[in-house]
Amino acid sequence: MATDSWARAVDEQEAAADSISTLQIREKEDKAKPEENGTVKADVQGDGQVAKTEEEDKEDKAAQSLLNKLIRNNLVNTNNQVEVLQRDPNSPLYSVKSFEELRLKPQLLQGVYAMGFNRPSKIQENALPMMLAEPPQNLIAQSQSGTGKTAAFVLAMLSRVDPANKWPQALCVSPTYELALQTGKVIEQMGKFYPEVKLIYGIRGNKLDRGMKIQEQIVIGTPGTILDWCLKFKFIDPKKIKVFVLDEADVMIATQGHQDQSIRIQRMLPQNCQMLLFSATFEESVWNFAKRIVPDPNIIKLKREEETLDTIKQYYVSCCSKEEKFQALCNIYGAITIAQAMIFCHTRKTAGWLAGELSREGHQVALLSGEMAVEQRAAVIDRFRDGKEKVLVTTNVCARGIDVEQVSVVINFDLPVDKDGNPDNETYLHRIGRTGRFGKRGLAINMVDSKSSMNILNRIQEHFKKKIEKLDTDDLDEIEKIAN
Ligand SMILES: Nc1ncnc2c1ncn2[C@@H]1O[C@H](COP(=O)(O)OP(=O)(O)OP(=O)(O)O)[C@@H](O)[C@H]1O
Repeated sequence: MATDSWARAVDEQEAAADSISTLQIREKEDKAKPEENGTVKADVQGDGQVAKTEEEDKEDKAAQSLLNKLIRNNLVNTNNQVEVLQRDPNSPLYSVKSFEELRLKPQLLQGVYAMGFNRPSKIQENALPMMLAEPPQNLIAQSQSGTGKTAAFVLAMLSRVDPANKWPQALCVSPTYELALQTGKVIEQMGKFYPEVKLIYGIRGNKLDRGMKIQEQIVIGTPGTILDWCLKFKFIDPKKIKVFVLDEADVMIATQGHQDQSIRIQRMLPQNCQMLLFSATFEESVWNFAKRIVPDPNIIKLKREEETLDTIKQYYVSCCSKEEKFQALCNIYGAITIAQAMIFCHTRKTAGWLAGELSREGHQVALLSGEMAVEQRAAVIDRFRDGKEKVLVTTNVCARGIDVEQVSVVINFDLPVDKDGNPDNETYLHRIGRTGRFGKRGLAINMVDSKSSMNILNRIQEHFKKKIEKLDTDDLDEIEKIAN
């Protein structure tokens, strides 16, 4: 499967993009706004199926990653310890608590401070000294989105290149055109006071004249184009590359074609080229790929913040149909004050229907749906985060990995199940776990509408060994109690 349809879709999308000039990437002035400012449009297209093909799953991964970047404007809080495995366990382990200790070029330090960074993030404390060490060291780093990986490798690339040399010295590959643009923006921001260093986007839409040689010091793009630029068109001399960055390895490996292309690029680089690989997750497949790309690596891992149900009160409501579930929801809303709620549905169709009904009841509802572009989704989430809408109705796929901290109530309008119809405990935890964060108590309400969904609920209960209490939504006094 050298070129799957997703990779082709990316290529086509790239081909359609405007030609992009160095460091003058067009701002997304077309930043799409959601329908009616994120408020609900009840008629949802599609058949409402959530069963995903493998292709769609791959696309989801890239979209999810982009969404996270778009909605994130600061570091993720983490109390977990960084785990460091050094290539040479006898060499001292350096970690820094300030950017000054890194002896950065003054222009770069200025850029870092202008971005509002006061001190290195948890992962940067260890990663930056390794990435900037002489002689250069290879690194594989894994930590969840928003922990400062991009900022770290951008700083390394900007530090390593010599602006006096008019050829590419740093190469960064990203899984999609959009992800490459996001990283490019960080390079532009951080390199703001170092204008001698230039950047070029190695993406399909950027057509260069045959025979030319790229003069920019940093190239960022997708694996297919970068490979062509090195191998076929010889715009880049790979032997002169000093730093090679492979970003979002977990997304990259979802496409066999991208995996192969990345390995082929890596094989053209000189022995002493510094190889850096980043990933948000680290399953076996990512690890196997990482080892092929990065010889003799140092390894840094930062565990995800554990999600827990300990601080969550869980209830279930027994109904017979979706209409009854909606009525139960109205009763709950009538009895307790809910600052902000997220409601999860199994299909787009249900999500659209429910959002429409709630909106008719006078609620300020936002709908996050699969057919929205990533920018639209980011805008909806932003508005919800700002409190402009109080209810966010969504399907699971759209909401994966989103942190909306002020959510006080999570409602499973449909219980999470996997494609075989078994309880999806991980998704349950992930959905619910977000309500009781940062010492706050959360409330989770599950809607059950059949024998089989009751069975799912029981299995979830057993899995977590936590009781899910029954709630009678016809009894207002009882509902009021759950809010205390
Ligand atoms: N040392 C720092 N101090 C303050 N903010 C930082 C620091 N490093 C990064 N940030 C900011 O935190 C956010 C997340 O950082 P970054 O994008 O580098 O993380 P990431 O792990 O690469 O996540 P993603 O893969 O989602 O981009 C960004 O808004 C970035 O500007």
